[in-house]
Amino acid sequence: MLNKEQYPKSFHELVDHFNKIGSTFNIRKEFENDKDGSRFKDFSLETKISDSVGTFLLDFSKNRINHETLQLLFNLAKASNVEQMRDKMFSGEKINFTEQRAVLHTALRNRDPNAVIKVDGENVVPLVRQVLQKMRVFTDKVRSGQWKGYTGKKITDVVNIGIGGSDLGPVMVTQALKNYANDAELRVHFVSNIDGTHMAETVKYLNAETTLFIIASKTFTTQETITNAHSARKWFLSKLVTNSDEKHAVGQHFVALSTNEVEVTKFGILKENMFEFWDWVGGRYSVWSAIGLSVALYVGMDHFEALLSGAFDMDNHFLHTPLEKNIPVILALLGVWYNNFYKFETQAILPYDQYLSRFAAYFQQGDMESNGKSVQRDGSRVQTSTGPIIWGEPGTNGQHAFYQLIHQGQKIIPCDFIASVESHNPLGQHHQILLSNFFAQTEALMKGKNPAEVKAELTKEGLSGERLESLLPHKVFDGNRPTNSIMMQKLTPHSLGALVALYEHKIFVQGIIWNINSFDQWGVELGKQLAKSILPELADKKPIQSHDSSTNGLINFYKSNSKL
Ligand SMILES: O=P(O)(O)OC[C@H]1O[C@@H](O)[C@H](O)[C@@H](O)[C@@H]1O
Repeated sequence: MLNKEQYPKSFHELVDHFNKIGSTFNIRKEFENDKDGSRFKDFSLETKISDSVGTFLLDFSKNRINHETLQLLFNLAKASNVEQMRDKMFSGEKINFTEQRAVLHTALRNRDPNAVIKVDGENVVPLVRQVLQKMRVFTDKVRSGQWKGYTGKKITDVVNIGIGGSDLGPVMVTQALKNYANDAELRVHFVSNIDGTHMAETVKYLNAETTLFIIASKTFTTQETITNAHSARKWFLSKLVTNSDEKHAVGQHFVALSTNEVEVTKFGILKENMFEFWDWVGGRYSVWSAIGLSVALYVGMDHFEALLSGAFDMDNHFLHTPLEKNIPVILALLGVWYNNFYKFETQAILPYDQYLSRFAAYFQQGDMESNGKSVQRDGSRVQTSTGPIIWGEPGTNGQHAFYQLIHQGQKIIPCDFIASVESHNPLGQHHQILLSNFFAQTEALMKGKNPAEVKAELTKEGLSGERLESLLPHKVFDGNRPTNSIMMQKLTPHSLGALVALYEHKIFVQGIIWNINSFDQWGVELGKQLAKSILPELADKKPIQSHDSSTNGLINFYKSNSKL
C-alpha cells in the first residue's frame, strides 16, 4: 500500500483513474472510434526545435491514454515540482546532494555568448569555453597532420581508453556521426573492458608511430581504465627503438580527459595534454565535455560544437515550453504511466537507423544508472517502482530477433521507435523499405490481429476444419501494445545532440517524480569493493575460505584449474 503522505494527490487520482480504465483501455478501439482523425492530432506534437535541429514529430497517440490520463499526468508533474527542480538544475544548484554537486552538463552545451552559470560563486562558462578552445586547437592539429607522432608521422588511429560514461557516449556518438568522419584519414577505437582481450585485439594491427591514446576518466582512478592505460603505455613503449626519448614519445601519444590533475600527472601525462572537466559533470552526462575529444577528433570540432548546439536547442525547448507541449516531459510521463500504474518493467528503444546502433546501449547507462534507485531524497524507501529496464537494438535487426516477444509475449514492452525522414545513404529503395517497417511495426503492435481476422485469412489460404481451429490461436495478436514514434528530418550533429538531450531530460523528469537522486551511483560501488578484496586472493593456488560457500567454490575452482 502506498503511504498517502508520500505521494501527491494527483498520484492517487492516477491510481483511481487506472483502476477505472487501465485494464479495459484498448488503443485499437480508440482508433476505430476516431472517425475524424483527431486522436493523432490530439496526441502528437510537431515541434520545430530550432532552424538547425529542424522539426521533431512525437506521435504518442498509440498509447493507453485518453485526455484525462494526460491531464492527471501533467498534474503529477506539477505537483512533483518538475519545473522548479528543472530550473534548479540549470542554475547550478547542488541537486546531487549525496555528492554535494551541481548537475551542469547543460552548461557544457550552453551556446549563449552572454551566459553566466555559477558554481560556488564562480562563473563556469568561461572555463567551459577555454576547454572547448583547447580541444579545437588540438583536434585541428591532429586532423591536419601538424601534430606528429614520435617518428614524425601523422596520427591515423585514436584509441579512447575509458569505461562507463567515459566510453559509452563517445562510442555512441562516433558511430552515429560516422558519415561526418573520414576513416581513410583517421579512425577511432575504444577499449573499455578490463578483459585483456579488448586491448590486445584493438592494438593488434595498430602502428604505435601513428596511434594516439586518449585516457578518459573523470576520477582517473577507475581500475579498468588505469590498468588498460598502463598496458597501452607498455605496448607503446615496446614499439620504440632503444635510444628513443620515452618521456617525449609518451607526451606525443598520450593525452588525458579528467577532473583529476594530480593522478593524470602521476601517470606521466603532461598538464598541457590534459583536457579538463569538473565534478559537476556526471560521468553518464559527460560526452558534452572534454570526454567528447575522440568525437571531435573523428568528426572535427565544428561538428562536435554542432552536437552541443543541438543539445542546447533541446535544453531551451525543455526549459521554456509548457509541460503540455514539452517533448521530454511527455515521454517521461508516459513512462511513469506504464512503470507505476501498469507495472510494465522494461522500455525498449528501437532506432530505425544503423548509425544509432549504440543508442539504446548508451541510454542503458543514462537511464538505469540515473534512476535505478530505491531511496527517496529524504532517505526513506521508495514505495513504488522506479527506473525501467532499458534495452533495444536498431530496426530492422530487432524484428528478426526479439520482436516475437514484443508482439505476442505475456509481457508488455512499451517501445520508442525513432527514425529520420532522410537517409545519409539513399541506396535504391533501402530507406523506404526501412521506413515501411518502422510504420508497420507500431501499427501492428497497436492493432494486433483478432480471431475473426485470423480466421478470414486462414480461410482465404484454403484452410478449414481442425487444421484451421488448431492454428488459429497461434496466429492471434492481442495488439494494444503501446509505442511512441519520434521522427526527425535527418540524423545530423544538431539533431543527434537534440535527441540525446531529449532522453536526458526524460530521465530527469522521471527522477523528480520518483523523488530520487538521479545523479549519484552508489550502487556500482559494492561489487568494486569486493573485487578489490578478492584480487589478492587469486595470487596463488592455496584454497580460500573467506567467503560464502558459493563464492569460495567458484574462486577455488579457478585457483585449482588455472596455470598460476
Ligand atoms: O570516468 P571514470 O571516473 O573512469 O568513471 C567511469 C564510470 O565508472 C563507473 O563506476 C561509474 O558508475 C560511471 O558513472 C562512470 O562513468
